[in-house]
Amino acid sequence: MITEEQILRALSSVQDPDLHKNIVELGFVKNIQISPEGDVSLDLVLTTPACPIRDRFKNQCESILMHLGARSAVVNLKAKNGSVESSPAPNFDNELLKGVKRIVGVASGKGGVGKSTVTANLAMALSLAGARVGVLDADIYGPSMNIMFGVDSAPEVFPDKTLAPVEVKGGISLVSMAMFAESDKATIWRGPMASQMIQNFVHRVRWGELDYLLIDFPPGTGDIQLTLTQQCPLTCAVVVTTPQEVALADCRKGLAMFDSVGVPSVGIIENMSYFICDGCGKRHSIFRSGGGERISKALGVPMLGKVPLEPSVADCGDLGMPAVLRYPNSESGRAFADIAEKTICAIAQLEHSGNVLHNFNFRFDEIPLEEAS
Ligand SMILES: Nc1ncnc2c1ncn2[C@@H]1O[C@H](COP(=O)(O)OP(=O)(O)OP(=O)(O)O)[C@@H](O)[C@H]1O
Repeated sequence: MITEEQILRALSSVQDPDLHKNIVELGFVKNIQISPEGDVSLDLVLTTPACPIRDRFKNQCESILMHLGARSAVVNLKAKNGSVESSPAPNFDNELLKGVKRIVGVASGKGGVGKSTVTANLAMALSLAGARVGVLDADIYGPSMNIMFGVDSAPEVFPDKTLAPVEVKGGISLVSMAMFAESDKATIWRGPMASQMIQNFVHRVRWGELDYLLIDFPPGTGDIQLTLTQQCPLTCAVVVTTPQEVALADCRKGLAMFDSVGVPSVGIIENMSYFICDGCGKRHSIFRSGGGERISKALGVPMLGKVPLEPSVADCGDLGMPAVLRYPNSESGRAFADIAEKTICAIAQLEHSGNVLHNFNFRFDEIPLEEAS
């Protein structure tokens, strides 16, 4: 008869390659059931449903259980806030954010580097990997997420002035500034007004249960962006850049901005890294090369990946369907999927390092929604 101790000892040989600990140490193994006939079942409660190696874990554990002498072995994959465990309570002050496990800022020191394109594709890739994803388009200078996801509806506003996000492709919950303001007026909003709008969107949206809420930041590192980082209970940030020197200098500023308020940057994403000529098939570095790596090395922030300059990426943005969904096997589609995987791992590592700031003492100045629109 197999015992629980034997099972735990045997399963402690399964290492999480990203967290550098075994799955028993990490507390992933739960609810071990052993029938008198030797049928074994257990739950493997992972940090995120989008864990890129979940199937490998399952196969490895089932094979170990069979080797131990189980008559049958069933490993049920679960995520921490799934049916087995209640949410690990990230302590966000706001009731409506309670179901949100992680808030990730997507920023760029400079406009036009493809931050919104990356946000839309990262969100879709995370969703395709099995995570529940929300996107808040807080780019006051040019909100475009509604176009990138092909929606023109507005969120429902409830009598208590809370909002329901719009569900877009991939089941992603989206709220975009563009849903409330005529886009040509967006750029002339005054700073304080814009920052209050953002507070409303963060704190008044019924986000529900989300594994990742991505916030598409306005480009730059000015007062508005800094205020935003202080107002949103960010778990971490990723910074998007191109390999150009001028963009890299701004990327440094972006990383420094998050650092100054204690928000960890989990990675750099280099967009428009290269172009593959469809005639000769050669890779061309339009904006030079190696810049992302240099910054990554210098500042100790990992590179999450490089996305090529591909006409289909721009077309997909205009057509309202992120490239990772429409062309998953294209060079950029694969790059976005890989970046999502690395982002999941980087955030999991951050969480297991205990270095997570889930709670900011931000001020939330209430303003009526109708005033803000
Ligand atoms: N990898 C890519 N390949 C081809 N086109 C791209 C790529 N990334 C972004 N683009 C295009 O570049 C333009 C700028 O992208 P996007 O709007 O995402 O940038 P941004 O950094 O969010 O800009 P801003 O912050 O100024 O709003 C868009 O037309 C987009 O379709």
